[in-house]
Amino acid sequence: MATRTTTQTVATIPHQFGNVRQRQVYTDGFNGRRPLVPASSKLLELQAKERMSPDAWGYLSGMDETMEANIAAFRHWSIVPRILRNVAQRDLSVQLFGQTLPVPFLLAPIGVQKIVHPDGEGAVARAAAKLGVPMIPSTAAYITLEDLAKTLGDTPRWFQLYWSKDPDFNASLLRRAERAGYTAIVVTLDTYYLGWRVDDIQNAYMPFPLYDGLVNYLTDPVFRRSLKQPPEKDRHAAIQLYMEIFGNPSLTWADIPFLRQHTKLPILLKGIMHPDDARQAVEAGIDGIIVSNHGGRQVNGERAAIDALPDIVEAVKGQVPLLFDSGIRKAADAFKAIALGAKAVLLGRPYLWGLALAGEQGVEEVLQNFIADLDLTLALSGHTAYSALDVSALHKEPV
Ligand SMILES: Cc1cc2nc3c(=O)[nH]c(=O)nc-3n(C[C@H](O)[C@H](O)[C@H](O)COP(=O)(O)O)c2cc1C
Ligand SMILES: O=C(O)C(=O)c1ccccc1
Repeated sequence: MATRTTTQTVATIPHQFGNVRQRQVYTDGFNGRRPLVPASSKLLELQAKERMSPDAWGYLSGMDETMEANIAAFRHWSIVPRILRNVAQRDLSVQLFGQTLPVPFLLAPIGVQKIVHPDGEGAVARAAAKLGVPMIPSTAAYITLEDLAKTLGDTPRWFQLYWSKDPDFNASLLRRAERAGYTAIVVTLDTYYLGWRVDDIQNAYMPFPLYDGLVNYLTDPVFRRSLKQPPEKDRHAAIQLYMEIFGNPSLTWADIPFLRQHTKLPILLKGIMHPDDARQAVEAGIDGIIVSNHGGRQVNGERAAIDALPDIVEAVKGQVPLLFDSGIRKAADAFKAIALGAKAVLLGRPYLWGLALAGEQGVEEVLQNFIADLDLTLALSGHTAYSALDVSALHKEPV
């Protein structure tokens, strides 16, 4: 059988990514082993939908309006390639909090991943470790933060904190994350309550009371002390307590020092959409900001996340690093967010779709595809480093 090879020059880049993947897909892929997951994010989503239970699919979807707006809004910007600039050597790495990330991607915190695949977060952590892509495990993971740390090994990991009503429990989680080698804390502040998710209501579906999804709570000494009986004896009481303390809608800026008092790690606030909140975060001594609308899962009718980024970049004036998520579906979206001022982006639903379709290997392929696409997008638009991109690489389209 004839092997189809790429006619493009495969650039030598100083790492394992980029066109190496293209070569794999064009040669190995057509030489017997087809890719496990579609390279097209639309097809990936469709196939994942077919594979998942309708309940899990409904849960992943969340809300329609803002989720769709997140994706559509990337069209408000377009990439304007430059030519003849020697792009043969490229650098996809970024520096964040004293660490070098091989690519400007991190895996967004996503809770309860076993609802899409029995290996859940374990498969995601293995794929992340294989490629050295940092993972941000959720407080609401199905696998403890300590076990995920072991799987991740040397791969950078940040811990996502759901700031509960119990200060001692929060302090305990921060302590555990530090001990387990997490190098930053991501505090999510758009989820004091879960939003009005009509699919879940229709399906009468709520994944997180599932006992197994609460392991970070159930294994915590402080959480356990608050129960009359150990959770193994009275699951119901443990779930009740979790529901009671999960979100803390009373938090204000005055509570931020609590975080600083309980961790030495860099602290990022996730869920910032207003420039005044970004300014206030900087004033409060926060180390980083994640511009995000939680993938359009919290406030339907909310502004598209990418539309909020430029004003926040302007407000922060480079004082702390900005990261971005919500609607990244392909490298061009990441390119645009980075050109607008984000240092790196968080991948969300697409890696879960890979997980649903093919477990660990599915996640790995989704990541490889993103990275290869990212490398080519950089080269073909005439740039050699993501860390050097700025808004001059883009054109603002009239809306
Ligand atoms: C099923 C699901 C569960 C999520 N769980 C969490 C979570 O536990 N903690 C958190 O900070 N964000 C959570 N998020 C939000 C993601 O971190 C991220 O902001 C979002 O997925 C980005 O949007 P996108 O997936 O459309 O790109 C979740 C998102 C999804 C889809
Ligand atoms: O569903 C979500 O968006 C989310 O953030 C979450 C919250 C608690 C448990 C699991 C996921």
